[in-house]
Amino acid sequence: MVDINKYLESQLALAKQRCETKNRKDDGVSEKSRSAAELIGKKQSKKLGKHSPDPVSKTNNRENTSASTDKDSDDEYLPSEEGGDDEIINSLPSSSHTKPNVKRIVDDGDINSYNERIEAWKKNLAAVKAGNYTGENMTADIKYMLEGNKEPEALHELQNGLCVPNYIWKQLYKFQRVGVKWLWELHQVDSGGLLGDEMGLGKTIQIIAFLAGLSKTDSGKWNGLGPSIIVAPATVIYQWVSHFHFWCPHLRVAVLHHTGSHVGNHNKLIRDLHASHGILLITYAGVVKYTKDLTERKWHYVILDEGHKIRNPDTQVSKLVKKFQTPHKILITGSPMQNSLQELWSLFDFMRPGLLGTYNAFMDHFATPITQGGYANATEYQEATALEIAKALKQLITPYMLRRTKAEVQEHINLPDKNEQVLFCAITQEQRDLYMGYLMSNTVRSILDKESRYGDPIRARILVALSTLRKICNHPDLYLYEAHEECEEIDADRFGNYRRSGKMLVVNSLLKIWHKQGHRALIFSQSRGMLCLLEQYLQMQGFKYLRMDGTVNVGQRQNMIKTFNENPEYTVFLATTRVGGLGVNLTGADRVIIYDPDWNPATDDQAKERAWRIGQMKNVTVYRLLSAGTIEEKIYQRQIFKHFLSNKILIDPNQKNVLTTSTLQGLFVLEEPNCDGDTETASLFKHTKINVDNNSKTNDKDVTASQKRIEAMKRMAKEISKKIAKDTSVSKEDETEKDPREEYKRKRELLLNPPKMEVPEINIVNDQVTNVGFDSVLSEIDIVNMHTKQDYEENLIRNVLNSQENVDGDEKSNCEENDLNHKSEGEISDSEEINKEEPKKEMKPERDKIDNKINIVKVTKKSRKRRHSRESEVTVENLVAIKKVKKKKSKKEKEQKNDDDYVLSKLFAKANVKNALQHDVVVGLAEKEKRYKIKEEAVKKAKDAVRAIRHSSK
Ligand SMILES: Nc1ncnc2c1ncn2[C@@H]1O[C@H](COP(=O)(O)OP(=O)(O)OP(=O)(O)O)[C@@H](O)[C@H]1O
Repeated sequence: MVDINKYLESQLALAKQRCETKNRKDDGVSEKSRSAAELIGKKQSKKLGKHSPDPVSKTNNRENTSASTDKDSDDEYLPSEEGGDDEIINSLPSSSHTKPNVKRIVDDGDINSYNERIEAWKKNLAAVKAGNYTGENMTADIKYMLEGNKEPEALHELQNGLCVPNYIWKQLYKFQRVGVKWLWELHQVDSGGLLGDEMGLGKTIQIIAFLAGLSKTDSGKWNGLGPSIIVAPATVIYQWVSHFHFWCPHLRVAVLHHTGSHVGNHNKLIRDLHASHGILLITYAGVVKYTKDLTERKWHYVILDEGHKIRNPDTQVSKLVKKFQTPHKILITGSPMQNSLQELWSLFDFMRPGLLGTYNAFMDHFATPITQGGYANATEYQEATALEIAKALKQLITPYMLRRTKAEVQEHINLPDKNEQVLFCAITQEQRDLYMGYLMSNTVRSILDKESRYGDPIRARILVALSTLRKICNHPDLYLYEAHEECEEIDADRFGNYRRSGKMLVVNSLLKIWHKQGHRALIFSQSRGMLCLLEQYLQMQGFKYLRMDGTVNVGQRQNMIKTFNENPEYTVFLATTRVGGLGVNLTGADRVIIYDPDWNPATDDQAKERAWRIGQMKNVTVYRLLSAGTIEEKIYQRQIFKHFLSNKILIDPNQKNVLTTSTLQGLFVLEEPNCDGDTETASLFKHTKINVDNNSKTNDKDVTASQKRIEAMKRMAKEISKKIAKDTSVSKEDETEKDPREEYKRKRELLLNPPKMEVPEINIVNDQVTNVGFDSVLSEIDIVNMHTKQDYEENLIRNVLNSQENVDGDEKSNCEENDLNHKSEGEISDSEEINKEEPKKEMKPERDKIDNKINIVKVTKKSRKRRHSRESEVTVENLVAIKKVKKKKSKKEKEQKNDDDYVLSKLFAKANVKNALQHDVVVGLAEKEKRYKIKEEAVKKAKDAVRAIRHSSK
């Protein structure tokens, strides 16, 4: 007899199977995509089983070994602590014609070549004096003399005796002189410090000027400058050599690396250099390799360039650099804190050990309370405590950290403008097919399956899967190549074709327009594989380019950079973000493309700053490319989130392995644009969106960036005001009957103390993913804006609140917008006057960002009256108005706006760009500080915390 239960169960199983097969067939994914996904899934499983179970630990291990062989292209897409910028020996050669035939920079490792250099320099000095200098091997002192100055040997003496050569001192910017003085002050109290000026402000020059000063100051234990070590990423090692040779030719500077000029035993070089009080340049990997020989000697100065490389206190290199026995440790970085306060602790533990107590004490008494106070759902007490502790921390570190931003020193350096935009590029049909195919593969299913047979943690699988998705976003062949390498012949004609990648289509349009406009570009990608495809594209299109990645010999990198900067025939410089994006000067380019985003925003920020720095003469435009709806959007949101929460939300070590399935599901989707045609991120940050009207091709010059920005700001203000309106139960009719003063008080109260919005707890997983719902970012920004009473957003909110009360319907408000946008110059200068009467210092930097376009003006009663009498249709009732300031723009500024607007309109029309956001505005909003009430208890807690860490370091 048939067991009915068993029969039913088997039928049920069959039905389920049929249903699954049917669903799979109906999902619109092609057979090719499905089989590629399965094949790749199998390969990845095999790889994961065979090697380390966790590719992140593999990535971190890279730092623990000396010379890395970074061959696995998967690694390039994974979050990483270390730049991995050392050269890759025996790897793929890049195509030969990209390598310029340039002379190498020779360091002073070989004593004979050092002596020859010194002799040549002295001859040149004599030749300048005699008037027959040929112009070869220019140095700063020669330049100084050629400018009509005499006695380059003369010294400028600082207080307490540091003697900096006059020819250097006079060529320093004012803020750089402050930097040198600060270094001298630290020196006198036997302390280390962190020079944290923004990228491109000349930290190298400040250090060299200071060391040159020490070398001319005959005092102290070493009778001037003692033997010193500078640790730097491989790519910038020779940049240091060339800067030293230019600014301070008398010092001996040797590179301890296999590309250096010394021959023989490394220990001999260390010994010789130590004896001659020279400067030893070495990579981070080199410190690990030669630790014993380096740390057994006493050094005068130990300087870490791009010192954020030791931000993880647990890595081997972080531990080793702390072994150097000298109080004079300087850390240089333009990104002192990238993710958390833990990083700050690690940096200070190197150059000022004990200042922040032990790690545990610091985490308990500083990091944790600040973290807690940073959560959006923190209590008032937690917020106040966080503020007080943050203040105490700032006070502790301020004497030992010097940081100036470009905005702060702009009046000295006069940098040209920078315009930075995020372009959301539509993926191609093929990419969509592959993306969906992979999302539906067993690999992704097993990750999302709560009861996965692979068990927990599944972090390694997640990271591999995410990097696979990123490959598809970059180009289908980066993904297909892996699947097809064994079983199919590659179609050489089709391979890497730019038309098969949405972002490459955009690159194609950008490069062609820029070529016509005479711009030169830097293109950064995370992966060497992608660089190969871009290189192939450049070759086919006939662009002259240079390419720099880990395969390029360290000794050649500086020359390659020099060639690009000096030879305008090269229109594109291709580089991996980790090799070409750190420390180098690429001011020959004025356009930058960040082809794919890094999990860590600081990596992308570093890359884009290669062009926008001292020495740049043209306006710079940066485009960050994101594949719309894909993992890349999530990465960008994560970047913004980090920017936003930088000082408040920190990594909680206990939550490192927390990855909720809901987070994962959010990552493994392909979002479709919403009904407005916006991508997810564009709708989150709507207010920063740049609208380019496709119909405006003929008159795109008329649609100025300033109008667009004003509209964007107004949209944002409206959105925020809607939120506020939702939270108040008072109807409009009721409002009009109320006493206007009461009404103003109520609104003000609402703005300053908005109703709490629930924001989920934040889990940050080791620089990779977070389970916070990103829609909460917007509400968080709103809260910040509402708290920030002196901010322009508040003014905007007020304006909109007021105008909404007084203007019925969109039509009328449109009239108002138009009206506000088309004020006459006379009225604008009125407003400016009023503005001058009530300067708001804190607003300045923010305002500067949007200054060319919008000015917010507090309108006094008197001026309001005047306005009413002149322009009766202006219905702004009280307090604020928005003005477009028709500030006279320089010709250059106008040209850039027109150029960029033109490029954008072309991209929207032709090249599959879905949305564009103004990156600065997104980050600017995100970086706004909350204002807290100071509470007595919080102050006490902060004092206790300081006492606790002092006690801990004893
Ligand atoms: N006083 C100066 N006179 C002439 N050139 C200068 C001066 N200061 C800086 N520069 C130039 O500015 C550029 C940037 O300097 P530098 O590389 O030292 O910046 P940085 O702050 O170390 O940047 P990063 O953080 O990106 O490494 C270099 O080309 C340098 O030569």
